[in-house]
Amino acid sequence: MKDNSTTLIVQTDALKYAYHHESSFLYRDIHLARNQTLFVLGKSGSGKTTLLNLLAGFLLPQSGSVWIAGENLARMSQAQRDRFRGRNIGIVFQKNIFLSSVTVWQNLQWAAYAAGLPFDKEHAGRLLEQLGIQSKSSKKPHTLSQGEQQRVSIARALVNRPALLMADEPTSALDDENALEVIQLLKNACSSHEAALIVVTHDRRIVSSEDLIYYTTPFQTPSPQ
Ligand SMILES: Nc1ncnc2c1ncn2[C@@H]1O[C@H](COP(=O)(O)OP(=O)(O)OP(=O)(O)O)[C@@H](O)[C@H]1O
Repeated sequence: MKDNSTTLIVQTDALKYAYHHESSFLYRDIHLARNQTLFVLGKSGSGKTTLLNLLAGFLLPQSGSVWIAGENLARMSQAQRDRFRGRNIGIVFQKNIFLSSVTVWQNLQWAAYAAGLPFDKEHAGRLLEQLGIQSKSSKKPHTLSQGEQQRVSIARALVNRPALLMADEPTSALDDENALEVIQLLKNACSSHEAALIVVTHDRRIVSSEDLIYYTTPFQTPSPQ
């Protein structure tokens, strides 16, 4: 049997990105395997969200490479990258954005449809159950509380069984108890799917001693004009 625990899900090599004439970011390399969690910490403006966008292929680096599940994102066309992202990367964005005119269940269906995958009803049902929101399945997302919407967002990110789940500041608006609960939910969801998890945050409450930590700050350099 293949040992999934040693499969690298995320690998980066000398990633560099600059926004026009703004400062540029040089990122230390990342090697992340299945079932591992990495917290990306750093000051505001230090390039955390930029890193997440590079790992998701929303941005392409000026130099360096990103491999997700062994595939180099820069070697794909835009359409291939979008499709690859839909199938391999689940993202919980800072703001919960849903199709507002349809139900929670239809939002999950849409995530599968957009990735060109069949909708696995059993898996989707289990996810809602695991996240404690199965009773909200036929509700419109905007009628749910922020915490419930965030769980829908996690379920949607996992519906296509991605190898990598990324969450951007998932706990910034939460109190201590709920912040820890959301992180535990993300970790549990990833471990039951054998996915790797990356959490971008400046919330130190949620980081424990056994977690892997990646700091963005020290590698920011002025951009040559
Ligand atoms: N689309 C953009 N165009 C130009 N500059 C940008 C753009 N997006 C981000 N930046 C700049 O790049 C820097 C890093 O932004 P980024 O969002 O990656 O930081 P961050 O560490 O996630 O910050 P925060 O913790 O405040 O969310 C910031 O100075 C920001 O102003």
